Amino acid sequence: MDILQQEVRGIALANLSEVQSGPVYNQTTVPLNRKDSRNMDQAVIRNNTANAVSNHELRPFQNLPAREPVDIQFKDVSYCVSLGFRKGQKEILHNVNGKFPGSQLIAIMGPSGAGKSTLLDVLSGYRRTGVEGAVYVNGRIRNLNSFRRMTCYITQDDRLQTLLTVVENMRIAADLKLGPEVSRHEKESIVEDILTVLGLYNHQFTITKLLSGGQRKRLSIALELINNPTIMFLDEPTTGLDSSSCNQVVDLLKQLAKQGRTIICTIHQPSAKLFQEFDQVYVLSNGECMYQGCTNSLVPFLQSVDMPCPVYHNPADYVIELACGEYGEERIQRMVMEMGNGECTEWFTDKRKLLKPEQLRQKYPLKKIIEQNEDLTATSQVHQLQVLIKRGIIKAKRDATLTHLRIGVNIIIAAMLGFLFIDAGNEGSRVLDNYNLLFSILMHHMMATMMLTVLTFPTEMGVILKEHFNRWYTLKCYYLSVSIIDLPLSVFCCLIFTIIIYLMSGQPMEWFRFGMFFTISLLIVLIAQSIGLTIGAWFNVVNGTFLGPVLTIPMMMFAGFGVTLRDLPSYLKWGSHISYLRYGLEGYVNAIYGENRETLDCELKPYCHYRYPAKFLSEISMEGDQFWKDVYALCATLLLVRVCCYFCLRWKVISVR
Ligand SMILES: Nc1ncnc2c1ncn2[C@@H]1O[C@H](COP(=O)(O)OP(=O)(O)OP(=O)(O)O)[C@@H](O)[C@H]1O
Repeated sequence: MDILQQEVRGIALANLSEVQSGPVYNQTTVPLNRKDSRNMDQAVIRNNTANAVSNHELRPFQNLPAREPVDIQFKDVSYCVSLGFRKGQKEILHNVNGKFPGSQLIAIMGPSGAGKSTLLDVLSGYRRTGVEGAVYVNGRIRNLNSFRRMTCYITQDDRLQTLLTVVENMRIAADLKLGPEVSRHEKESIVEDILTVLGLYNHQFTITKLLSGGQRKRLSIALELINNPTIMFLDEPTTGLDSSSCNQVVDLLKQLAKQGRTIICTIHQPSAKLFQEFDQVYVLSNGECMYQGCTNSLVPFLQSVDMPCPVYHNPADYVIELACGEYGEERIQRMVMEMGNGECTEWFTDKRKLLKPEQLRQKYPLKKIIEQNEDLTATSQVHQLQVLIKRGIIKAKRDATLTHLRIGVNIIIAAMLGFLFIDAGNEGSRVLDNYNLLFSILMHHMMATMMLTVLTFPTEMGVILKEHFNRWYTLKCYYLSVSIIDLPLSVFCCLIFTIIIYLMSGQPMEWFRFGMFFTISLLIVLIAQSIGLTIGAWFNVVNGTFLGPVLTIPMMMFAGFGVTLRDLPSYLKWGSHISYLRYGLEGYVNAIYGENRETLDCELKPYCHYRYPAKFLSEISMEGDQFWKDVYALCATLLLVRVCCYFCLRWKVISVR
């Protein structure tokens, strides 16, 4: 008996024992290599699916209750995008109609650029701007909030937390998507159940980035299955997968549809075998509906419009060829006309089963829908914040290189500057050197932090959009978690840098001066971090990394370093008020030379121009103890930039839709 057979038998036994004595999983059978593991995954899914058919006690997703089917209908849906300033608009969907009954696996097919993803986006509510027409859910105009509560959207690219293991991803999703009324034990059992049926149980401790394409796709589905959605939208779930992985995914979707879910997915060009798995197809060409109805009725329909599918030709291939215009544009128009652009329901399997809107309304009374009207997210904001912080900490631990790099860079730069400006702090003849050092420290804190955070949102944006749209958490909680997670490391790096540079450069050994110096450093770090996040929230990676350093130049100009604040032309004075570097530099100078500092040492040269710190302060026009004013200004800037950053992120998330 080969390994595969042993695996299948092991898992079948595990399933059997599950019925008798609760979930017991075969953990000893770990696949030996990638090929074995893939075969095994397939076997697991088939095995569980077969069990479901033969014995309803052993049905998969036993922890997920079957759903009441939901019927979706759309009428005269069109979608326009703006092509830019004075370039007009482009209509992508042209008054399409359609009906997607519940408990069905539905494929939206069509050539590339036909508008499949756009239709999926519009139906799921992901796209709202530029959409016209009506979408009905169970015979009533769609209420987007209630609708979103019963749906999930699985994007074409797998937007996953790649640093977490499969089971960690699942647990985080369960914590965010299942309310507090679901116990830990129940959550664990739901996670186990889903992972087992999807053939991921034996890979639960694998880091997500090491999963194969098919496994990632299944994990994307698994994550959204946790809160048992009634309607699932999947954008090209089979793209990039080999035929066996495609079959696995479609088998799984079919099984989910049988349990009462409406599964709508876009698909490029399925094989004849895969095509047969779908209950219904909806074919688009240039944003118009060429066919909608049962999969088996496609060939008779083509016959009826005098475009018979050639013998031995895959009907799916043939209809795509027609949709591409390979047999002439007039054929497309004929099919669109025959179909009434999606209005015709003649080619559904059993037309008698298709309920009219009034029948649907009767079947699903409004009261039921109103009762469910609550928040979009399943858990409280405090809980979301806790879970997101937990996830952030795991990610930070896994991505130890960056953490080590940040600590290392701070130590190395501090040591280098320390050697360069050794003992400059107490020496009267080296006051200008020390002033240069203070400006260099300012630059270090600003650049190192900002460049690090500019990439935070652009690299995470895909995941944020998916998770936020699928109601895992509110944007506020995500934003707060990002701000909090980084805080301890930022404080630590800043502290270590300050201690090294302060001691090596021989700054005054007074605790209050050290405290003032560290306060300014930390505020600069936090502001630079917020500016980096804001730039990242607004711009993409390329523009953000260009703009980050460029925007610091005016800040430097107005800091009062090269040109003192007194010598700034009157028409540029405003600049010094908005430059946080000015407050930073002023704060540093006050911490080191303000607060009535005593006369400096003068050991290196017989004449010290700046022996008296007050003289230096007056020359650079920073006299008067302004420290607290600088701190208030920096705190106000920090608050302002943080709030701006949140609104930029919010705007970005909304504008994508
Ligand atoms: N923001 C936009 N601006 C201009 N054109 C757009 C925009 N979004 C989509 N389109 C166009 O709309 C058409 C439909 O796009 P869509 O992504 O829905 O196609 P698709 O059928 O899913 O294609 P594929 O199978 O290649 O993913 C394409 O021609 C695309 O170029």
